[in-house]
Amino acid sequence: MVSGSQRKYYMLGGKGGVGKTSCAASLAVKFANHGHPTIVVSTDPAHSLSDSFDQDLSGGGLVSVQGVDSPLYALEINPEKTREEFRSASENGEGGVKSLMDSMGLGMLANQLGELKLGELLDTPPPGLDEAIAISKVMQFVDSQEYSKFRRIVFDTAPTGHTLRLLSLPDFLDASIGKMMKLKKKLSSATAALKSAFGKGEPQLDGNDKLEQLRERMVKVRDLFRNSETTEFVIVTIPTVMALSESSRLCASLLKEKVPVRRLIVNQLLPPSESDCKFCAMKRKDQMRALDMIKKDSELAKLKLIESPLIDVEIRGVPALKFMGDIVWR
Ligand SMILES: Nc1ncnc2c1ncn2[C@@H]1O[C@H](COP(=O)(O)OP(=O)(O)OP(=O)(O)O)[C@@H](O)[C@H]1O
Repeated sequence: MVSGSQRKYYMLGGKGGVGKTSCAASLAVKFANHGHPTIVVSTDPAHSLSDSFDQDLSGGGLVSVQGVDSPLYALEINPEKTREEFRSASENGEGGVKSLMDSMGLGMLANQLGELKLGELLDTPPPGLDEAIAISKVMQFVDSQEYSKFRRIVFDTAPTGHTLRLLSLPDFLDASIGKMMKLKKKLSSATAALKSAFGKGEPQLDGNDKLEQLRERMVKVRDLFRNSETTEFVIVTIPTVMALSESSRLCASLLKEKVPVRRLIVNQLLPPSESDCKFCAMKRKDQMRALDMIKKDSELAKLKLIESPLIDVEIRGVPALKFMGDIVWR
């Protein structure tokens, strides 16, 4: 994971509370200490990156993380704010066409836009929309010249359900935005014909450009998720039957969506001990049974298994993350 200077993206995901943030933050520290300028981004609406780094990262911008050898920046994305941006871009698009059509006395025709139910989509956004927009926003800025020095981008994603829905979202948005744009194009060429007939010149549809930009970004996110040369989705789980069953389903869905998955981290394994109490002995037996399940699972058995022990202190701050990273990311 640390070799090569080409930019790589790592997405860490799994059930809530299994240790995604600790694993993502420790991986980011590892990259920075191996000479890679790195950005770690949380797109989980319930952020815990600040707690993990023991530093306030909530400002919505990039914050420099201290105590590592190469530049490491962290970012917690505000999902509410990104959704508002999406809403205003789309509303401008729709409003732009509507007011133009109204001015031409074709308001009735503009109402056909309503049939595409974009307004409804924005009033009740499908789960995962915030995260898709958040990731697309990150993509937009990390692609700029200013950020070209960053070689590793680590995403701490929202719990499983969201991630799964997020995967099909770019396709869904691509299709619905595409449909809307097609209709707008038709409408605008109709009004253009009318305008030129009445000598008013070409109409200007600024909103369309914004919408097209958004659509392009969504397509970019979808492609990024599927690029096996640059991207890897790491599943984080714990050794319980329930968590592993969910990880298996996540793995199947990711592979179905052609997202590259190669590693499975089983976190919080009780380390072996000579002087086991009854509780620990039982607990470890239970965990071993769950681990056996991996070997028999048609999805999980294909992945490289990383065993991460339950550490006897809370993983908080750069030194603790480095300690955890040296165990997990060997
Ligand atoms: N291997 C470990 N050993 C000891 N403590 C751990 C380990 N992994 C995680 N923890 C602790 O478990 C708690 C939850 O971890 P973390 O926030 O990384 O999980 P998460 O999956 O990101 O949670 P959420 O879904 O709520 O964001 C934290 O207090 C963290 O310090």
